[in-house]
Amino acid sequence: MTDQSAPGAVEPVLDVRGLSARYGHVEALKGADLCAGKGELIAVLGPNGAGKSTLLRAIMGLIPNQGEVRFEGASLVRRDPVGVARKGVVLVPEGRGIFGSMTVYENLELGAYKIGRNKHELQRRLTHVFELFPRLKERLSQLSGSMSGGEQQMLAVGRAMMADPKVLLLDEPSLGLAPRVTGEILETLGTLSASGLPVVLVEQKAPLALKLACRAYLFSLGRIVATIDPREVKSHDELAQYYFA
Ligand SMILES: Nc1ncnc2c1ncn2[C@@H]1O[C@H](COP(=O)(O)OP(=O)(O)OP(=O)(O)O)[C@@H](O)[C@H]1O
Repeated sequence: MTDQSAPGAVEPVLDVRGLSARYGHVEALKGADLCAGKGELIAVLGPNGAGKSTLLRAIMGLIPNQGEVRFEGASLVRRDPVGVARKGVVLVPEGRGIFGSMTVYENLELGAYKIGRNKHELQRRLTHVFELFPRLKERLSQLSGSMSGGEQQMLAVGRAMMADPKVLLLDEPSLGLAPRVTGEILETLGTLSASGLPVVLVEQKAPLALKLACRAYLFSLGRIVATIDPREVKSHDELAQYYFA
């Protein structure tokens, strides 16, 4: 039987090799190797300042970086954020990045910027997003800035889905949210990965992420210090040894 949690057990869609990035003299990411394949949700864990957000920014080409990011087997050379997004690698950033003075519908429409005036495709994608988050359908004309934090996070994920991603990256979608709505959103991410979409989830709340993930990468001081099979984590105290090592 193949061990589905082992890196490489599934053909990687996103394959990150030796990725490094720095802010001035701060070496925030030091040679990260990780991958995510079809149907895999991988968790990126670690304490504050471990380099998790930097990893996502470097994959997207939002900050200068060294190393290689391969997408569907080909190297994403000279990565620029727009080019990476056009390929289908889509980031839901920390803080959500939605436009508060625009309606829910307008935010969703922006996510589908690549399809131009193709109304049929727009409708198809909206229908999918409403299946994932029925609440958004009820709030289409509401200014998104007036929605609750949980609803705004649903919109951020919904808008990313409007781009029809081939890989979805999320930076702490649970930040500041109540446990119930966090559960709802993470469950939806589980559904998306089960439908085949590779999902890379940066998450501080390790126990929640480990419930969904097939594999977790634990970061500390810019490095991956452990690759974890969530089924082997007997208690969450076990993880603490890495957090406080
Ligand atoms: N714009 C920046 N300028 C300088 N240093 C930065 C910048 N952004 C991050 N850093 C530093 O890089 C390191 C990694 O930060 P990063 O935000 O990637 O960590 P993180 O694991 O995502 O933490 P958190 O969970 O708190 O968001 C930290 O030491 C941080 O202080």
